[in-house]
Amino acid sequence: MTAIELTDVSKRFGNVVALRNLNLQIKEGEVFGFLGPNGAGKSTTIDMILDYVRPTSGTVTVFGHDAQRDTRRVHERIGVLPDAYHAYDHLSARQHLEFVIETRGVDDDPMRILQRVGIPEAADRRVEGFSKGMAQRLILGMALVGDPDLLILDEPTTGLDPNGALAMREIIREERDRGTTVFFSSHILEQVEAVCDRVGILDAGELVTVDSIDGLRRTVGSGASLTVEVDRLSSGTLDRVRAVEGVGHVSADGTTLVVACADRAKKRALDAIESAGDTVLDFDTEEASLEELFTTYTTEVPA
Ligand SMILES: Nc1ncnc2c1ncn2[C@@H]1O[C@H](COP(=O)(O)OP(=O)(O)OP(=O)(O)O)[C@@H](O)[C@H]1O
Repeated sequence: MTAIELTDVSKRFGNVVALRNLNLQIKEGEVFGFLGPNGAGKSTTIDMILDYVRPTSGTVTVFGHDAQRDTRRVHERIGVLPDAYHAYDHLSARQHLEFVIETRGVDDDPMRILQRVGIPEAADRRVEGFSKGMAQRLILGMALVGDPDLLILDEPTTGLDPNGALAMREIIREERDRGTTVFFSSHILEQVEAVCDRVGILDAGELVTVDSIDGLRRTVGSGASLTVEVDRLSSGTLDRVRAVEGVGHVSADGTTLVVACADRAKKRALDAIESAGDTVLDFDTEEASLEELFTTYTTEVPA
């Protein structure tokens, strides 16, 4: 069965198009990484799955239930680690879990969950003194209450130290082994790469690719990072290079340009630099990493 299905989903906030014609199917039992830079539309997508936000057009179903009409049934099967969750400062970690256990009508043991997320010693401490990472672990614990069939984790490694990020990945793997579907949003490719079966890359509201990590790697195999040294950098050069088909992200530091591009586009990128009036003094190419592939697919939001 399909765990999540988004069909022709668009979302507009006033003049801002947050999502454009999104079509995506997440299979039951898969760990899906939802990648995209800030503002790409990841949280909006998650909010629509949970019916916190309604699509301007299109439909969203979760385990075959319409997210808008059958919201309660959808929520019963989902555990969520939201992008921003404000814990109750004066309550302890144990009390937070007890609250969720009661709300969900299950009989989980709060201590067992706190052990799983690695903060059992903080069970009776008030959450106001928690570090960001401890709070994030608690919120993950809250998402795990009732062994949900679908875990939605919005930027789950935010605030976690390397050990915390590792613990998060271990929990995701355990959940996958249990058959849980995991929908995991992040702008950090390496977090997603380590645990996901498939990834979707969202950019400026559009899904630019959906593939397995291996599939992405095969694409990367034909990609390159081109570093070019020029005598001077004219004002129009970057735009000219960006306009070349097969060229992704382009950045410049002084007279050094770094161009993420498909192999076939390397020569055209060099020609574009010369046609802008700059002289190429030297260049070097490297096979692109997955990280560079991500930047090839996405556009940087200007600061
Ligand atoms: N309630 C809202 N009102 C107006 N615009 C909104 C609203 N919510 C989101 N947007 C806009 O929709 C776009 C997508 O935002 P969204 O929060 O979904 O991105 P994101 O990929 O989750 O980003 P981040 O990684 O920064 O959390 C952005 O341009 C954002 O400004």
